[in-house]
Amino acid sequence: MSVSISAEDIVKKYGDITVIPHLSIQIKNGEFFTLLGPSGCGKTTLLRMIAGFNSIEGGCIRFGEQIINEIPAHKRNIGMVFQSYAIFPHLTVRQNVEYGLKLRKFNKQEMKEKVDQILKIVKIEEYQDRLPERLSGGQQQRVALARAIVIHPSVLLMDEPLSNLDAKLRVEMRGAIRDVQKEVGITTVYVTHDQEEALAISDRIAVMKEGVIEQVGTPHKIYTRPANVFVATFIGHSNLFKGVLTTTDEGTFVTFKNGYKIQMSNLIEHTRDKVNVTIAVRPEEFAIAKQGITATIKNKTFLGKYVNYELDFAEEMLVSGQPSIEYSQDIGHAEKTYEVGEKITLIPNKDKINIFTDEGTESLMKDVRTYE
Ligand SMILES: Nc1ncnc2c1ncn2[C@@H]1O[C@H](COP(=O)(O)OP(=O)(O)OP(=O)(O)O)[C@@H](O)[C@H]1O
Repeated sequence: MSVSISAEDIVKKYGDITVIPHLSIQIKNGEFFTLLGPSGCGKTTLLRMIAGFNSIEGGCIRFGEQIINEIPAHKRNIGMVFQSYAIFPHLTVRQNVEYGLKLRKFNKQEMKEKVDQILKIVKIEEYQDRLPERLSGGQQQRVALARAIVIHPSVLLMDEPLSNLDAKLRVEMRGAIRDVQKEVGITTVYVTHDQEEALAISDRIAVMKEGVIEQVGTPHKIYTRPANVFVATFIGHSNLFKGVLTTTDEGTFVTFKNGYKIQMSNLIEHTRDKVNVTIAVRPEEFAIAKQGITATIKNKTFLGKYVNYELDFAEEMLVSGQPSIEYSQDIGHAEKTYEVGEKITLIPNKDKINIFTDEGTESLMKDVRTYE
């Protein structure tokens, strides 16, 4: 039966080096939970602690109510899928999937029923008698997934399972993994450094940096209300500006370097009447306007739906994504494209702006900490 996972104040050391200082996390039963972060931030280390392949130097991990720190990996009832498919080359697809059931001494009839069901769920029925060498990378990864879930594990752990696949197959397979996970309803912890993959596949994401969780939230929350500048720039692109926040009787305003001022309504209470801040705006949240931030186009990249303009603004580079003409004619906005050297004026969508402390370590937006 699928269980929740919680880590309370866990510590991981390799010799004298602490790679996870003090980390706590709650993963709900049945949830698709992703650990996302740059290379070396400790994602695999944390996953291996949950799996039981790494010792724990402090704190505790629970499956449901049970503390599992001292339970060896093979007794934790986990299913695992890795980057390398780790399927047996000399066994057929069916025999590979049967393997774990044989070890658990299921009788023939039970084994057949379970394997039939899983082959169907992961859509590899038609290849069941093939050897792995005659399967594509995506099909092999489906076998690995089938083998992991056929034993009805309490949790499913996946470490960069799509890294060896080409871009198109990755997209197809992430949909397949997501569908299978929902159908089986098993608590899943998924490791990736690919932010797009994390956004597409997860119920919630934990963004990690240097062994520390920077933010936990739904993909939507993490993208629209990043907790700090690290998250704002690691997940998608954010334009960063230095600005000043002022509070007067008329309200709270944020002012850009060139004096352009926007009234803000969704900030946390702050007492000082003048604060230096960092402002973050997504490329797609600029509209072309008469007044606002005027900047010169330095570079232009056609991306299909969007044209990205790199602009020079008060010694800060900014990227604006504008719907391209070919696309926008259908949806009815953006009248023209602009050329390198031209000046354009942009206004940010005030509801989509994020404001951080001057150093960028903390968001000043009111709704950032509300967990979804
Ligand atoms: N067995 C080990 N002994 C010593 N240090 C280790 C060991 N395994 C990992 N580390 C270190 O711990 C840190 C976290 O590594 P980890 O593999 O968990 O990162 P990651 O986020 O999974 O990175 P990647 O995406 O590159 O796999 C890194 O600095 C790494 O060098």
